[in-house]
Amino acid sequence: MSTERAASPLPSMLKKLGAITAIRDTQLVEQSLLRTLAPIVGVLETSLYRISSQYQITHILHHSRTGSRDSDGAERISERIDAIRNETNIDEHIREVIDNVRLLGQACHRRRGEGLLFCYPLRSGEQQSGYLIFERGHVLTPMEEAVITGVLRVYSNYYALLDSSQRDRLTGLHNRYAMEISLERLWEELSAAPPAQARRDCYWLGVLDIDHFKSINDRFGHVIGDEILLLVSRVLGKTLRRTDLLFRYGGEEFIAIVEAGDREAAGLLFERLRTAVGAYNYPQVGQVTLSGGFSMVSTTVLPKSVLERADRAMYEAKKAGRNRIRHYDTLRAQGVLEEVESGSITLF
Ligand SMILES: Nc1nc2c(ncn2[C@@H]2O[C@H](COP(=O)(O)OP(=O)(O)OP(=O)(O)O)[C@@H](O)[C@H]2O)c(=O)[nH]1
Repeated sequence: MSTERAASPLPSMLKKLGAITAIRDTQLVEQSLLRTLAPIVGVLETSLYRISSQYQITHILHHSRTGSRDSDGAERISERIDAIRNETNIDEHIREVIDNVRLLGQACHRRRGEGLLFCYPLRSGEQQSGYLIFERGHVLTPMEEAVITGVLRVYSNYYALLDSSQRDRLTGLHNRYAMEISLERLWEELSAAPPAQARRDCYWLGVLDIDHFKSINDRFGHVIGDEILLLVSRVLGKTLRRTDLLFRYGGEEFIAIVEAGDREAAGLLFERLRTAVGAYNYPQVGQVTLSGGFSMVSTTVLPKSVLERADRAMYEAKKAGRNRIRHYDTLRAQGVLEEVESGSITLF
């Protein structure tokens, strides 16, 4: 939660708009957009629904403001942002207004009880990437509409630029830099969560590396090698769930960050990825396999050490004959691996 003295809307909006373009993390940009727009719209709550390329909601950000008076009479605004993953229980009015916006490709509003529910499409370049939603008692003035549209245009252009800098050109997946930001953010969210929630939210990081990729390049050439990378990324993406995260970490190495209740469930998920990649029939090449290692994203282990643990487990999978998945803690318990220190000071 953040608190600040209420400022006059226009300079404050320009300051916040400028701040948006200084941020390098896409989720922080989203948060900043909500902070910028709420005073313009004059509402206490705004939400951002982020969608995947298949129009499925991947996460929701809720921004809320509360006003109070200082002892000297000055107004003080407290702000809070809640990030929600895996939300399936979406209000039917919100679903309907989202469907309208999706079909029409433009902002819409509809009545909800005494108020009006507004929905603006968010774009990343040409693609629809989410929705801005808020409710208020009356329609927007032409000036308000123009300001909202202008702010959203700046946001969309910047978001698209930032997003493309964090994507791998060949596969379109998020790249190593994006992975580092996502893992760090996840780690910080888990560290800030109340203990009961932290025990419930179990995330796992898997390093997945195509086997003998050099020999695929050597035998079939780099163009076919590239094609394999693209196809493997698609198979992995289709096999993962919409809330899982997939990155091309570099070369023939991918990273998946997934939520699973326990080690067995996580192991099954990574096994499913391995099987799906192995079962696909790749034109010219035939079969391709991958080896993987995974480790839990724990707040007692710094992100770079989580990554190193999963990486070590992946190398054990290679050593054991490839086309298999290994779990770091199990290898540790078996005495196969030395402990990778949990790390200190720098996150990456
Ligand atoms: N076609 C193509 N090849 C790449 C790309 N990035 C990395 N490579 C190649 O990936 C190969 C990786 O080879 P190695 O690290 O020896 O691993 P490997 O042959 O897969 O062997 P194991 O991992 O031990 O099973 C190298 O030949 C790289 O040149 C890329 O973007 N496209």
